[in-house]
Amino acid sequence: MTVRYGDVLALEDVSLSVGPGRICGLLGANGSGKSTLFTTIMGLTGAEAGSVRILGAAPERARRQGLVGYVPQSEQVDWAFPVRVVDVVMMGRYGRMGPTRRPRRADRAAVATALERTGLTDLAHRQIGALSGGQRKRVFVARGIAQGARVFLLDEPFAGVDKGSEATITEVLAAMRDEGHTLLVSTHDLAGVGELCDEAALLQRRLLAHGPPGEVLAPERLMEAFGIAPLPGGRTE
Ligand SMILES: Nc1ncnc2c1ncn2[C@@H]1O[C@H](COP(=O)(O)OP(=O)(O)OP(=O)(O)O)[C@@H](O)[C@H]1O
Repeated sequence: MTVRYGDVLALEDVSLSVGPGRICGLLGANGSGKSTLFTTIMGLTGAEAGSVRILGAAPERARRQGLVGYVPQSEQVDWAFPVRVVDVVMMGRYGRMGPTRRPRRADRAAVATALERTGLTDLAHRQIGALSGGQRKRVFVARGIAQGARVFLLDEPFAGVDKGSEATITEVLAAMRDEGHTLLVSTHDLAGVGELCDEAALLQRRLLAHGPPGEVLAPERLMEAFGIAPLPGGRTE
């Protein structure tokens, strides 16, 4: 796909496919097009050229059918909106509820399971504005789980997250992968990519590399993408 915002060419000829039961780590410097790739896959940003298929469906249809779950960057969410954790997770069930949006037993059970898997049961009735950064990320992961999504797009799920939340999120993502879900995860944590991801993609408007993390994270590639050599341990910052 090729995506442009006015004069800014955000993505150029990017072609990428990720299979079921795989976690793909999406890496790239600030402004390299990671969020644009996510919003285009979701059908929220239009592509100038190219197309997206999610389990064979166009983005709008995949969204309508609840096939795809999206964990946005925290800045894209209005955290002052007065809504509780359980309500946000229940939103994942709206597509199945019909116009009255009255939850049935199956909806409540799916929400309870999603809250439990993400370690949020005790926070279910807390306002989302009163959560930590890591807890907020987990709310959106829970919404995708409740929705029954099979493809997950996670924009910086580890940004501003403490070690405890990081471990919980890592565990949940690995479990979803093992259940056959497809996950695309953008991150700045290069060391984490090697540990969690089955494959990595390096973006800089164009796709510089896509393959096994060990190959994609080669120093010369990182130099090209980030303009700096990685620190010991694989981190860039
Ligand atoms: N709504 C917009 N209007 C105009 N330009 C935009 C818009 N959104 C993004 N851009 C530009 O498109 C390019 C890619 O931005 P994008 O947010 O996709 O990058 P990113 O890799 O997610 O960055 P970061 O790591 O900082 O979140 C940047 O040059 C950015 O300035």
